[in-house]
Amino acid sequence: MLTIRHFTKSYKGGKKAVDDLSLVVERGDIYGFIGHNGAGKTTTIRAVVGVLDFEQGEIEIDGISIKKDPLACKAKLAYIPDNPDLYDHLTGIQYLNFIGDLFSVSGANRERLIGQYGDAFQLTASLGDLISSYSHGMKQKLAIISALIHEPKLLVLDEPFVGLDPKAAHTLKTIMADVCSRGSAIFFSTHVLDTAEKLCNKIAIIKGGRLIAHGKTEEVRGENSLEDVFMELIDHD
Ligand SMILES: Nc1ncnc2c1ncn2[C@@H]1O[C@H](COP(=O)(O)OP(=O)(O)OP(=O)(O)O)[C@@H](O)[C@H]1O
Repeated sequence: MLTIRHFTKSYKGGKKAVDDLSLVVERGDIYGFIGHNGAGKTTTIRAVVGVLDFEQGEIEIDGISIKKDPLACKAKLAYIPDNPDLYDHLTGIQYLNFIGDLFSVSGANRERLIGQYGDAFQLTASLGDLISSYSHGMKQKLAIISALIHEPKLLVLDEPFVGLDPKAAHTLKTIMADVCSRGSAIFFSTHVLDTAEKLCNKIAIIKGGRLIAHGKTEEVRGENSLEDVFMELIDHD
């Protein structure tokens, strides 16, 4: 579903933010991407979703190159940045309909999915209100619902749990497991190691722009907790 080969990115005048990163996310994977602040997670994610150009390597979504055919790739994926920038002058439901139109979601599917996810995140009653009146967590929930209503094959999330209350975080974890059990794939960054360990079937750890461990969660973690492995690798590798 997502193949990254030898991805390398430098910003102007800087050293390599990500250096020769390769990994594969398959159908049904919940793939956690962890690393210290400044490790290169957002850089990788932004390149994967086609909003950041890069000089070396190849990224494919469902076999299609993000460089050669970004529009075809974007039709297959949904991306929620760490700080989603929504249209404040729209109401929640107007925004969801705007996204629904963009991705040609049928009326019946739109109604069903907005109802299902709106209720799950307890946002239904606020969908008629202006986004400018939403709290940070409500905006985050709306962004998540907007990503889910077009049933993407690949969901890419940058720090999705930040700003969510415990109930909403639990709802999101349940939904992530559910969409992957139905054949989609999720690639997401997080600093919440406990959640990553419980939720993800695969984990990648990035340090200073280089991938230092990746694979099945139980293999990356071995006999230890993910937190122990992470600390060990970050401190000594
Ligand atoms: N627009 C930019 N211009 C120059 N350097 C940048 C830019 N964006 C990121 N960097 C640098 O690239 C490196 C990787 O940053 P990135 O945002 O990908 O890290 P991250 O793993 O997402 O960090 P965090 O956990 O803090 O969000 C850092 O050294 C950062 O300073």
